[in-house]
Formats: sequence, C-alpha cells, structure tokens
Amino acid sequence: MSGDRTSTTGRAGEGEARKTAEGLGYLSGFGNEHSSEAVPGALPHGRNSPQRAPLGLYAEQLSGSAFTEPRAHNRRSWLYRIRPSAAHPRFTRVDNGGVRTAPFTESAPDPNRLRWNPLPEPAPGTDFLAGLWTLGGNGDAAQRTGMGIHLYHANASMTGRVFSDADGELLIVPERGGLLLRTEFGLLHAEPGEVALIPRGVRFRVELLDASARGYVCENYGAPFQLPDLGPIGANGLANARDFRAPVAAYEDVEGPVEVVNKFCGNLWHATYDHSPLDVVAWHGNHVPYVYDLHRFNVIGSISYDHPDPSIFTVLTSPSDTPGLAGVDFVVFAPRWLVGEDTFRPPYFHRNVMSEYMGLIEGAYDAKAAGEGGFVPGGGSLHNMMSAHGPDRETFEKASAAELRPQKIDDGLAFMFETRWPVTATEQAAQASHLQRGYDDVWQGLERHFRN
Ligand SMILES: O=C(O)Cc1cc(O)ccc1O
Ligand SMILES: [Fe+2]
Repeated sequence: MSGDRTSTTGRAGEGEARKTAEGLGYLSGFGNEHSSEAVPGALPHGRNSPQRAPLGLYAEQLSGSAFTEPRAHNRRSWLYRIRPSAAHPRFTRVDNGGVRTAPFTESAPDPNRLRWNPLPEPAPGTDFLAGLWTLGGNGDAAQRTGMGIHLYHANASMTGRVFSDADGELLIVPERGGLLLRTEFGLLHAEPGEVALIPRGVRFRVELLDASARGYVCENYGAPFQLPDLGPIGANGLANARDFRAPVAAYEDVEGPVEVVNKFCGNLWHATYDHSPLDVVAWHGNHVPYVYDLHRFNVIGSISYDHPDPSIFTVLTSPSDTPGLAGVDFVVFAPRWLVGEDTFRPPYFHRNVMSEYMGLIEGAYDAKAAGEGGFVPGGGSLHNMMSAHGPDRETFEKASAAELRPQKIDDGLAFMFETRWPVTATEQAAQASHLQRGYDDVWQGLERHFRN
C-alpha cells in the first residue's frame, strides 16, 4: 500500500474514512516479526540502524518490553520516520476529562454486584479521547500491574490530534460504529465484533466510520496480551494466530500544528507538534497494533456433560508473576452449540476469586434476560471477587425445565475482562445515573425446591 500522504480526518458520518477503511492490506499472524514499507527502499536491510537510514529517514526503536526479557516475551519495533519522535516541544498537563487511572482510591471496593446501562449520549463534537470514561480497574499503572476499564461514546472523529498511552496497551472493543485507527504503523479498521489493540506508547488517531461510536476499552497496565497456552487442546484452536492482522506501513507527511496527547501515570499531557507524528514510512518488529475478528474464534466446549469454566473462551491473556493467574484475561462468549446431556447449560451459580467485568457487543447473553433494564449491548456488569452470581431467576427456571436438544447459541456476542485483583469502581461509575440500582432483584424470587 502506498503512503497516505495527507491527513483525511473527515467528519463523523462522512464516506471518506469508510472508503479508506475498505480494502486495507494487512500482515497476518500474532507476535510475528513483521516488516512493511510504504515507499520501496525505505526499510534498511541487514541492520537496524545504518549510518544513514534510507531515503533520509530517521531510525528509531520502540521497546514494549525490557531489552533483557526472554526472547519469547521480547517486544520491540524499529520505525523509519520523517522526524524522530524526540523532536517535540515540552508537554504540559491538560484536563483528564472522564479518564481515571489506577490506583483507584476514589471509592471503597464494593462487594455488591453492579450493572450499568450504556453511556449516555455525548455532547456534539465528542471524539474518542473526549468520550473516554473510566468505570474502574485495579493494580497500579506506575507499577505496571492491573488494568483500567473504560467505555467510550463518541460522535466525531479526532481531528488535528493524536493520542498515545504510556500507561498500558489499549484493547478496544467496538460495540457500535466502525472505527478507522490511523496509527504510526498504518491503518486498522475495526467494526463491532472485532477488537483492535494499540500497544503501549503507539500514537494513533480514531476516525469514526459512522455517525457515532460506542464501545469498551481494556487498558492493560501489565504484561502485553499474549495468546493463551492450549495444553491438551492441542496445536490449534481458540484464537488462531494467523487471524490477527497488523497494518501495513502508511504515513502522513503533514507539516503544521498537531496536538499530541500523552497519557502518563494517570494524567493527560499535551504538546503541539509542528508535524504529524504518524510519519513512519517503514517499520519492522513485533511490537505492533493489530485487529482480530471475534467471529473467527474457534469455540471449544463440552460434548458430553457439564458446563465448562469460561477459561476455554480466552482470546488473549496478560500473565502476572504467578503462572496461571492472569492480570487480565480477555474472554469471548461467541456463537456455539450446547449439547450437554443432563446438564444445566447456562453459566452456573458461582463465587469466583477472580473478578469479572462483562460487556455485551450484540444480542443477548445466555445467563441474563435480555431487554431494557437488563444486560444490554453497551452496558456492563461487575461481579467482584467472591460475589455470588450466575443465572438470573428467569434463566434458571427456563434452563432447569428445558428439553435438552442440541441448541445453537447464536443470538449474541458477550465478553469478559477477568482479573486476579478486585476491581474498584471510579466515583463517576459508582454515582452514575446509568447504574442499575435494582440489579440485585434479578436473583430475588429464586424459590426453595428442597425436599427431604
Ligand atoms: O458470570 C458470568 O456470566 C461469566 C461466566 C460464564 C460461565 O460460562 C461460567 C462462569 C462465569 O463466571
Ligand atoms: Fe461469573
């Protein structure tokens, strides 16, 4: 793909960005050593940092792991750009808007089950960054542990500004409205049902492909997401590595003021550059943005009896220092067949040492009644460490009486951010008007059936 020389930022709803998003080229594979050049000859061969980089470009390394981390976890990319990133003026603080960062100390961690409706309509002219709203999280961004859970609701493209997050990588889960992500590495297109990942520190701009856009973001402060081990599942299955797509190089050669907003240790800082930092003409490496279509997930489940634990639905995992204990797992509940014999098929009643934030991308979820005031697309639930939850009354009654024929669950797409540390809600989330204050009621009226 040739260099995208000019910035076509476009207004929300304009066809321009969608046209650009269609037919984008991609590089396939997870964690690969990719390479890409927007102009032939821009990528040096045989070395990373020649005395003079090709075409008068500057060579720059972007490290996503310590230099010394084991090869299997080492992440870095080499960027060949019009100006080095170092050529920038001083950053100064700007208002954090709705963005909050760990440690989350504004409110006490709450053992109650919490559920929210979707974010309210934003004011006209709200872009992705202005529309980011933090629900809560855990850990400590400066210690590089834990995560932030955000939602976004935007009705304008980012124009004249780009964003980067030093605190963590961003897993963007669109629920409504397509996104065109212009990154230092090239362009990514993410529709609802797909997810996009922007690595720590990578500059990007979000353009809307529809009049508005809504979704979820997991800001992972910890180790970069990786594919889970498959163990006895074997060499294939769950999210297959080849279905992850990285962009091909595309650059902007824009001289003129561009606002760069940098999230650093919980605060937003900005500087006005005299050029666009999306000026990378070629790159190679494995610290790269990517998109993944959740419909490609190979769902594995029980073909005999019982409801398996949802760890088999793990798309990506961010390991912590303890093997098997994730800082955060990204889990998807994708269309699948249920065939279990003599089995209560929806999610079971449970209390979990892990904490679970769930969102809904489309349709309904099989443990919860759908519809207004329930678990709806764009809404979310938080079931913190050891809080008792599971099917609501209506689901329990139906599933206990259902005839156990093979059943296709294909009316929804839900996901979970599951984490080893309790999630503390922000003050704005704890007080939000869109918090469902009667959520506990869904488990009221579960009748006593005991006979002795
Ligand atoms: O609470 C939830 O709905 C998530 C979940 C799903 C499942 O199938 C089993 C356990 C679990 O926590
Ligand atoms: Fe659960």
